[in-house]
Amino acid sequence: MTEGSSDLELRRRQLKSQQSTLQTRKQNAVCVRRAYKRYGTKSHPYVILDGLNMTVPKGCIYGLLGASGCGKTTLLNCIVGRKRLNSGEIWVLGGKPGSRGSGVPGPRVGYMPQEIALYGEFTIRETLRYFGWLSGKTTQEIETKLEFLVNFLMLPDAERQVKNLSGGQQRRVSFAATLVHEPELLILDEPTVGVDPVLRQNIWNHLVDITKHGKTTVIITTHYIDETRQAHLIGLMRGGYFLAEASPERLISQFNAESLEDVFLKLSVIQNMGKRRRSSVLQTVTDTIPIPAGAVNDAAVLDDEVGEISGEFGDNISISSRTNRRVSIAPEPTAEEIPSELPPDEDTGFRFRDMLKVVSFSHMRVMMWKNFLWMWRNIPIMAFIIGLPVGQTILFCITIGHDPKNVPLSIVNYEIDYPMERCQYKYGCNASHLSCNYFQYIADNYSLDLTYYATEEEARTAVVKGKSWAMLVVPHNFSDSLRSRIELGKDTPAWDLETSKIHVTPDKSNENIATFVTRDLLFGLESYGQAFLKQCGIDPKVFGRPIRFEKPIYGYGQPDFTDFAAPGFILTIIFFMAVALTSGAMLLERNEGILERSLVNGITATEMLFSQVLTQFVVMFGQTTMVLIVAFPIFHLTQNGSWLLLFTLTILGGLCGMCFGFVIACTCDTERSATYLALGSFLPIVMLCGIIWPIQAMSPYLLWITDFLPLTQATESLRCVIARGWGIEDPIVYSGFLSLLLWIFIFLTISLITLKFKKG
Ligand SMILES: Nc1ncnc2c1ncn2[C@@H]1O[C@H](COP(=O)(O)OP(=O)(O)OP(=O)(O)O)[C@@H](O)[C@H]1O
Repeated sequence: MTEGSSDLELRRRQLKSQQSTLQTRKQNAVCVRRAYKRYGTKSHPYVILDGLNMTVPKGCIYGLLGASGCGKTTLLNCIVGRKRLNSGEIWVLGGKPGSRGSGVPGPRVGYMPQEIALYGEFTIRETLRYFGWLSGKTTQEIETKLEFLVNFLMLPDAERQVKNLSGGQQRRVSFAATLVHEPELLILDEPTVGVDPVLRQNIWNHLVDITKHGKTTVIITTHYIDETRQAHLIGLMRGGYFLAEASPERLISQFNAESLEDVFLKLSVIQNMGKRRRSSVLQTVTDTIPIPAGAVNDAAVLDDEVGEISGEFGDNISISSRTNRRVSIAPEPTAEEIPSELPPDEDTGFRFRDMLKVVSFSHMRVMMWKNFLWMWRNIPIMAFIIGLPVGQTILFCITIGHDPKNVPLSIVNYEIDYPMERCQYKYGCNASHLSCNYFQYIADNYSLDLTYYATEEEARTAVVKGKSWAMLVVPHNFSDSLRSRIELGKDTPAWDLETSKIHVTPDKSNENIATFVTRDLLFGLESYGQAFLKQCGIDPKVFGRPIRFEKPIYGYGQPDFTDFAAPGFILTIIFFMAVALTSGAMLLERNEGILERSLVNGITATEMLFSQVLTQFVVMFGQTTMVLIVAFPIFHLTQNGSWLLLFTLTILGGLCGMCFGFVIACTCDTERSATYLALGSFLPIVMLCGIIWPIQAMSPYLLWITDFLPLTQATESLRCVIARGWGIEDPIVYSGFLSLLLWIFIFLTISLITLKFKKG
């Protein structure tokens, strides 16, 4: 153990709280001790909470005040278990947030975040139903509460969609969504922004009303400092800790101030003067304002050592840690009241088994209802999402893999004088100009567009200028030389051998077109030559290549690039559509704060992921069915195998993409970074997985990576199913299935772990 870490251990032991102290903390609604929270890195920390103590007794309204950016939202997020402290303790309703059985996050807490965090497409009624159902309320209970809330918060008609409401109305709906399930602890982050004074007063009256029986506790932040006069307690936050924590009346009277704003100002002045000049400043301030014992939290004005020293510090409303003068709010428990068992600590351990266990049927049902409702309200988007892969498949089928049409070639034929009117097809063995017969043959049987030129310069210029893909030059006595070559065989004179050749000068800047031109000229010559020999009564085989391709075992005579690319294309399109769909849906929820809100309501990461999987699965099922129908029955791509295997493998590819989408949504904080990651992974996957070029052409070192990627085995497997008709018993086929299943598992695990631990 290093010296630093043993020091830390010692310090932790010294700070370990007593049993009685813990019991006191458990009795409060919220109790925060020595909270330290920073953003940024260890070397460049941006400290937000710095030894903060907070005590919120049950049944009180606690006004959390502080300047913008001082860390109120961060503190609230830590209290509801959505962010984690770097050190310190938080107790909420007797347990630690996030611990098993604490009920926090969960229906015991109602959290209204600063942002609206609602589904714009839902009506007010649907919004309240969603949050009410999540918290276990029945539809009847929700309807009753809805009626009350609509009247009380002066909401418009419950059938209005949230996105069509004004900003202030949306905030009120957000507030209503927090109140609908009557939680024990209400945490409200600026609920009264944009609310008119009358309604603001009503809201405060309501808060007073619901807390008076001691069953509900409210923590509220606001920028209207003076509205918190109705709070039972106020915490004035500045510089990472509380300057004071007391009732508003007491603060005002103790500071001899006119308003709470005044109090805050005076405390800030004291704090600003800092440690060294503290005595003189305090002197100056207290000369004009009498500050009674216990009014100022000394942690705020003293140095850090003092603020951190005691585990007891802050168990009371305001306390001078040096003089130990207390004004106790939370009663100390008697010895009999202290149970031997402590509430559970926050459990940060990860167990996949536990993740899977935490799936509640009712939560899943509500989440699925929400997902489908969102889709229903966004029919144009959904039509686009389902139609896009179909459109792309149609485009693929009509654009990829076909032979180029009407490829222009320039011809200079010295066998015949220019212009070439006489260059016509003449039947028979004695045809004088075989070159004319050959050109006619290829023009009729291949998609070549032949143009005759008088000189080689002109023909070459056409190629140079891009008007033609090759220049063909036929020597003067081509036909005679060719005849001599066929008749004399090995005794053909060298001159005849030379002049029986057509000279081709291609433009090879486009590999595909050059290959097609070469293929058509060679195959055309061979076919024409054999036809000609037949007319001469000679066995056509004389002109054939000494190699014969028999009927293929798999596939057809002509290799087809469309058939080669189709399996990879289908998997890629379904995979990446699922990536876009899932990451988009999840980022939308996350960035608008809806995800956080649902998680605080008790939804688990597993439920959230699985509900997305089930919903998106329906979409993907539709996409896959349509893509396969378009590709095979409509565009007649080769399909010699099992439809079941083809369908299952494609669906698995989509599931895998969906899980990759979860990883993107969980790891990326913004839509932009998610887009970069999704786009950035698209081309590498397309290139490395053998989708546009065979993996057999890759370097053996690259194959190590390629083999492991999600779509490589799957593409090969799908190719074997549809082109060769192989079954699941074949190793190449089942390894495609296994590889996709493995990746689904890997992606899901990464997503679950990230969701669990990425609390900030
Ligand atoms: N995830 C984050 N990463 C880095 N800094 C953050 C993060 N979240 C908040 N901050 C910073 O921490 C500080 C406290 O933010 P917080 O939202 O808690 O303040 P606040 O008191 O609620 O402010 P306001 O009253 O304006 O809502 C701010 O300066 C903010 O920029």
